Amino acid sequence: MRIDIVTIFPEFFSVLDVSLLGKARESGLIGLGIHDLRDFTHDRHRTVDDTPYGGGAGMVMKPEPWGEALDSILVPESVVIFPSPAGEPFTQATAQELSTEPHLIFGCGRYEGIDERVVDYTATRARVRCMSMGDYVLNGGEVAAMAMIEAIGRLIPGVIGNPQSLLEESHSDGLLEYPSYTKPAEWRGLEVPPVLLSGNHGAIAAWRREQQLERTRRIRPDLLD
Ligand SMILES: O=C(OCc1ccccc1)c1cn[nH]c1
Repeated sequence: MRIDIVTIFPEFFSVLDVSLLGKARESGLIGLGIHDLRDFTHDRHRTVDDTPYGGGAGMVMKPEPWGEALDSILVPESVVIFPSPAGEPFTQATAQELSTEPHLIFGCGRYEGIDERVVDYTATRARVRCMSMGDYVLNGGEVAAMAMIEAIGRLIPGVIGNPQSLLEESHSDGLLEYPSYTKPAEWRGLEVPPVLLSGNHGAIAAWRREQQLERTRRIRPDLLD
C-alpha cells in the first residue's frame, strides 16, 4: 500500500518514521509520502486560506493549492480521505476495508474546512470519503489521519508480528474484548478468575465469550442493535 498525506504541518507526521509503521516502511509494505500544502501556493505569503463566501467566522482553505497538490499524487485507483467532523463514522470495519486498497491519500483540513469544490472536483477523478473519528471537533485533520493510518496500517498483512492477535481484539467480531490477565496469579489481594487457570479450554472460551457479551451490554449497548 502507498499512503500520501497533504497537510500544512508535514513535520507532524515524522513520528510515522519511528512507530510500528516505521518497520513496515523499511520492509516496503507501506510507502509513505508527506506533502506540504504550502508547496503548492505561488504567492509570497504561501497563502492557503481566505474568508468564507457568505460571511461567518473563521477561514476556509482555498481550492487552488489543494487542486495542485492532489493533481500531483492522485491516480484513478486512489481513495482520498478527508478527516472531518461532518464525515461518515470511521470504524474497525472501515479500517479493514481500506487496508486492502493500493493507494490512500489523506487530505488534512484546518480552519473551518476546505472549499467544498475540492471534494466535488476530486470525486470526479477518484473515490472520495469524508470520515469522522468521533463526534467532537479537532483543530485539523492531522490527528485524525494519524489515528486512521495506524488503525489501517496494523491490519495490512505482515505489519503486525502476530496476526492471530488481530482476531481477538475489540470490535473485530463486533463486540468488546474480554478482560485479560497475566502473572502473578494474586496481586494486591486480587486473584485471576479461576477458570483461566483451569486448563479447560472449552470453559475458558465460553467464559471469555460471556465476558464479551456482558461488557458490550454494559458499556456499548449500541453495538448490539
Ligand atoms: O475535527 C476533525 O477533523 C479535523 C477538521 C477538518 C475540517 C475542519 C475542521 C476540523 C474530526 C473530528 N472527528 N473526526 C475528524
